[in-house]
Amino acid sequence: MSKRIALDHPELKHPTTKRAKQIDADLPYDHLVEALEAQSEKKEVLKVAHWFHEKDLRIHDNKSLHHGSELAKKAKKHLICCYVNCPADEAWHGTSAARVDFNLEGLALMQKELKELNIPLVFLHADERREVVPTVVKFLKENGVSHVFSNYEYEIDEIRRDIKFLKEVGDDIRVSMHHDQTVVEPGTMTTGAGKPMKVFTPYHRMWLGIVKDDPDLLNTLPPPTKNDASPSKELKSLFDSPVPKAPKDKEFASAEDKKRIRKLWPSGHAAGFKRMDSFLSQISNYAATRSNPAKNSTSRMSAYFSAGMVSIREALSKVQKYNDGSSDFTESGASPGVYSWVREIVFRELYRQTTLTTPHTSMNLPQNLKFDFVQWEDDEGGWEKWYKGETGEPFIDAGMRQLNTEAYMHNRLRMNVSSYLYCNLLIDYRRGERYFAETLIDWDLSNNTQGWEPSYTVFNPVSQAEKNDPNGDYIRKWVPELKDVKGKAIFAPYARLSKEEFEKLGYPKPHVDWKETKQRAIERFKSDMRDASP
Ligand SMILES: Cc1cc2nc3c(=O)[nH]c(=O)nc-3n(C[C@H](O)[C@H](O)[C@H](O)COP(=O)(O)OP(=O)(O)OC[C@H]3O[C@@H](n4cnc5c(N)ncnc54)[C@H](O)[C@@H]3O)c2cc1C
Repeated sequence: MSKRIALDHPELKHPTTKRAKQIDADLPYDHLVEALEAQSEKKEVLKVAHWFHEKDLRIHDNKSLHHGSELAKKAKKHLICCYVNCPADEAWHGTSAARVDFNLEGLALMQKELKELNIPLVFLHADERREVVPTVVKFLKENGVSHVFSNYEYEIDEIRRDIKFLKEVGDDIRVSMHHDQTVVEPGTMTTGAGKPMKVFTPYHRMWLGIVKDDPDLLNTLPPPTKNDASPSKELKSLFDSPVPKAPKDKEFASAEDKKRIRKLWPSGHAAGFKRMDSFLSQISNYAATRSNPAKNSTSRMSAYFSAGMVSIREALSKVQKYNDGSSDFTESGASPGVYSWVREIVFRELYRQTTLTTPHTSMNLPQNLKFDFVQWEDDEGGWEKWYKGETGEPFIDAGMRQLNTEAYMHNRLRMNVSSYLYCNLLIDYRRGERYFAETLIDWDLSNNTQGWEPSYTVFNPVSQAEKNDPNGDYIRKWVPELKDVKGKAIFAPYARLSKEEFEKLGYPKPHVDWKETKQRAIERFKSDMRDASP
């Protein structure tokens, strides 16, 4: 049904729902595991490599890097590292300029840290996505690597890339992969009927039980062991690999943008750790204030987790220390702040399990495939107002302006602006999902696609603002046209001020009537999905 969308927005192309179901029924991940298990033993270790991806950009507590290092140490061989810079991959995913810069800065820091350990980090280049695998294979073979390690990525393209990688290295190189992104391995939490769990509440309950009973899941691993001094000579050229530059289309729009974003989001493991420590000093306020965007009391760790600059085990082992050394993060075992923060981490864990076990969710299709049958509106005016933060709904506009300025948006706003786009404007939710990818510093396919999963819940931006931003401080900060509006008029100035008062503000009137469009959305969803058979 989405032909019109596919034509207008090629980046939103997706397979048919029938094809999606076939893919779900024959998990690419299972094929990857089979291919890994089918490898022949390779006893002789020549050189060991770790292949970094965009989600494990740290040398501390990096599972695959650690295991690679252990093998190299045992065999008294050298460890080398590589990373493939592929601008076409960033263009495909729509990665934001802020995120590209964050990653590149992080890679530069890692290269220095690794050099101190006599371990080279080599930047390879692939113009096209299909060149990534041959580029790495060529590099490994040319450098006499016998064993290569990398961490799993759970998105379908990345799983397919790794299957292709295994095929291309053949028997020449032994590949080992590790689960690094989560505390509990994705895919392993199943229902009584043996199916992967998809519903949050039972998943959360079971996850808390597993971690309480097995605190070792939070153990962290040390950085790799230093190579002996000889690789500096033998592999001299590998140490001179220049850090890639951002492609032209991923540069910041201005020097001012770059300065602001780098100040807000200093890259690297040390900066992430510092942020986590400072968050812990105020975690006791988290439960009470996390939904109030003006309080800014959430951790802002998402960018560090998405790029893997801080591991989730590192963060949770800090929380565990704070929790008197206990990994009991249940409501009765932890303070309200710790309980609620860990609960958010569990959403992140579930979403990785969903990406792995429902691969169509990383192919521009909703988890509930019926939503692909909804006929969306072409409201270009509404779209432009939405992304610029000029819809005339103060809470929505504040959220979008925060996003455009900080490359970040508070979770409460993400919920509201997404609902407003696909319910009140009836614009295909995938356009918003893509806009988030193109703008956020913390873009993460699993969290973003699950966050954008359409539903019948239509958020009311006025009551949401009244409840979560009761003094209107967040709105005043981001929508300066309204900074002098007093009382409850701040939440709905067009409806609550006189015509003259409103006109003086220089603020747009609402693009749509919320009540009418709520009704329109519910009717549209019902009628378009009634007979849908994905
Ligand atoms: C429409 C929509 C799109 C989103 N897109 C992204 C995205 O691209 N990247 C991203 O990391 N998060 C995304 N989220 C989830 C959430 O909004 C952010 O993780 C959170 O706002 C980050 O701020 P924080 O680090 O201060 O969070 P905290 O409140 O401090 O939470 C701690 C960590 O838990 C995880 N987390 C928190 N809330 C959620 C959630 N709802 N779902 C999954 N994990 C969560 C994050 O890793 C976060 O850093 C999205 C949510 C929605 C509704």
